[in-house]
Amino acid sequence: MASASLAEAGQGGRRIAVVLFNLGGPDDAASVKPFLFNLFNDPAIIGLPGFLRTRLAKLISSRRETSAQANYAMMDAGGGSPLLSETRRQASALEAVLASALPGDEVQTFIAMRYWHPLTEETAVDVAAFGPDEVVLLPLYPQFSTTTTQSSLKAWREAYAGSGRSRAICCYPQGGGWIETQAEEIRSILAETRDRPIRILFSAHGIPEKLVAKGDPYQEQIETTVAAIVARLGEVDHRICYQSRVGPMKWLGPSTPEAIAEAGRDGVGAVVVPVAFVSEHIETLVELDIEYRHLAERTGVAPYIRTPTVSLSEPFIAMLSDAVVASLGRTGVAPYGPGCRASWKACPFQHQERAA
Ligand SMILES: C=CC1=C(C)c2cc3[nH]c(cc4nc(cc5[nH]c(cc1n2)c(C)c5CCC(=O)O)C(CCC(=O)O)=C4C)c(C)c3C=C
Ligand SMILES: [Fe+2]
Ligand SMILES: [Fe+2]
Repeated sequence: MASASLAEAGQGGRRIAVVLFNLGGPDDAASVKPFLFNLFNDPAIIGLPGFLRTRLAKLISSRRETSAQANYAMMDAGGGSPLLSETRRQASALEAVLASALPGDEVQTFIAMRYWHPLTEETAVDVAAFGPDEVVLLPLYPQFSTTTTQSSLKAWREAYAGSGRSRAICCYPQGGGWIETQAEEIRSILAETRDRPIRILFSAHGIPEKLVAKGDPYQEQIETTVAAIVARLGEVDHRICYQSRVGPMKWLGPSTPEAIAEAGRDGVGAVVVPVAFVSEHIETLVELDIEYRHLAERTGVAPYIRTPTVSLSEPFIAMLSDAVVASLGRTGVAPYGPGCRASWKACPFQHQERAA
């Protein structure tokens, strides 16, 4: 059979581009300010009209530059973020698994970052040059938010002008490998700390409350993820809390520092689980491991243990591969996994996005 008809029959011969989306991070100290500018200039982050938003983004990125540079310098990543190198490793691991899952097809993974290189517009050109028959858009955000997934996919739609039928995976808040890996990490820590009272603090990146009131499903999906992990662990003392608060608006709470202080008052140790990140970066390596550890020491929380992110765990990468393969077989709006319900108010995904 010629390759075109093989492709139509779904039996291989297709060129498949899998685009992994993440936030991006600066390469070095000099790129911290322009990275922050790009972030705060996104209407999904600051919902002001263009001119005002750009002025505010310039102001905030200037004001935050020095303190952010100091934080990035605390990681072993040349004054920048390790996020891109971590994401590259995940992309290679996924490509290898997909090569076995889809024999006969040519699968290539790409990385599109929202606020720093490789920027979405650059990756869109690379994907178009690959000439795919199928494009699978895969956010590395397990939970959907307008500030992350929606913003990334909007940027992609605006940038991509190449070939292929595009499909987006909106989210996988209770994807098997994502949940299993985290439950396993927590289980092994609990087994080692059996002699002490411990509370699990599921720490997610926060967002402003106002966005949730407008229908952003992020908080609901964080709760879905936590419920799925806790269901695997059985009865455990736990809290959901939100880290990385920025600016004067009211953010989701309680904050992770508040939850740590509460653990101190209650005389329990803390196992902190970063429940919205799939790899290591400033929010885990600096905020959780350095800043909040100091807070735990000051408030008498001992032990203070942070679980690693899922990163290259085999069940997690296998789950991503399953999501990609399932998305290829879909027609119409068909979310991935039971954690993604078409009824979610702000899950606007047409999972089959665009005809070829
Ligand atoms: C679940 C993932 C994320 C959500 C939701 C999110 C929302 C969000 N973030 C900011 C502001 C900042 N975020 C920053 C870093 C950062 N954020 C995420 C993920 C989510 N953000 C990641 C993976 C990273 C790390 C990137 C890295 O370089 O390693 C930063 C920069 C760091 C700092 O100065 O603190 C800012 C600023 C807002 C305002 C927001 C929702 C409105
Ligand atoms: Fe963030
Ligand atoms: Fe969905």
